[in-house]
Amino acid sequence: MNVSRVDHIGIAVVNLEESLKFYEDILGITCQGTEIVEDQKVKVAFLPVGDTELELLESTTEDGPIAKFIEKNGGRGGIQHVALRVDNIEEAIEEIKSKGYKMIDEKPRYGAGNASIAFCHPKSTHGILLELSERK
Ligand SMILES: C[C@@H](C(=O)O)C(=O)SCCNC(=O)CCNC(=O)[C@H](O)C(C)(C)COP(=O)(O)OP(=O)(O)OC[C@H]1O[C@@H](n2cnc3c(N)ncnc32)[C@H](O)[C@@H]1OP(=O)(O)O
Ligand SMILES: [Co+2]
Repeated sequence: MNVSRVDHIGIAVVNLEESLKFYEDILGITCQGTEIVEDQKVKVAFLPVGDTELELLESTTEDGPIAKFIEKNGGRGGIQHVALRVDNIEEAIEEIKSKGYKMIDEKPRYGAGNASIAFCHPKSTHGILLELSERK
């Protein structure tokens, strides 16, 4: 499995527009657009920071993973996951499973920006929600 970089840091936010204002102000950049990823029940915005990105995530439903994260975090947002860039998501999933670690996703799923993604279970990562992301 070849991990080339931190693809993004996933930050759960209660209100995307509000949070965007802060990050655009301090980073001095303008977000290039948002995307709704139905499968994950999120609306996301990416903000480039050096060779990685901040991914701001707002829940589109009451029961999605981001809504749950915020609920469990006392109604506040926070760092919800870290994503690593891999060159082959299928190989990465197979390698992790073959080593006996737990994947949330055993098959790649659609990720923002047309990435192929899969999440490793926090049980296996000792407490971090780790996303693997292959970009075309
Ligand atoms: C758009 C896309 C993209 O980049 O392209 C995205 O990022 S989508 C980003 C949003 N989508 C996702 O996060 C999809 C993957 N996430 C999930 O399937 C879920 O959030 C789980 C990670 C399974 C957690 O679900 P849920 O909270 O319902 O289960 P649970 O309460 O039983 O939690 C299971 C264990 O994981 C821990 N846990 C839960 N969320 C966690 C997080 N964000 N970071 C670290 N640990 C976490 C809990 O404390 C618990 O550990 P203990 O039992 O020790 O207390
Ligand atoms: Co992500």
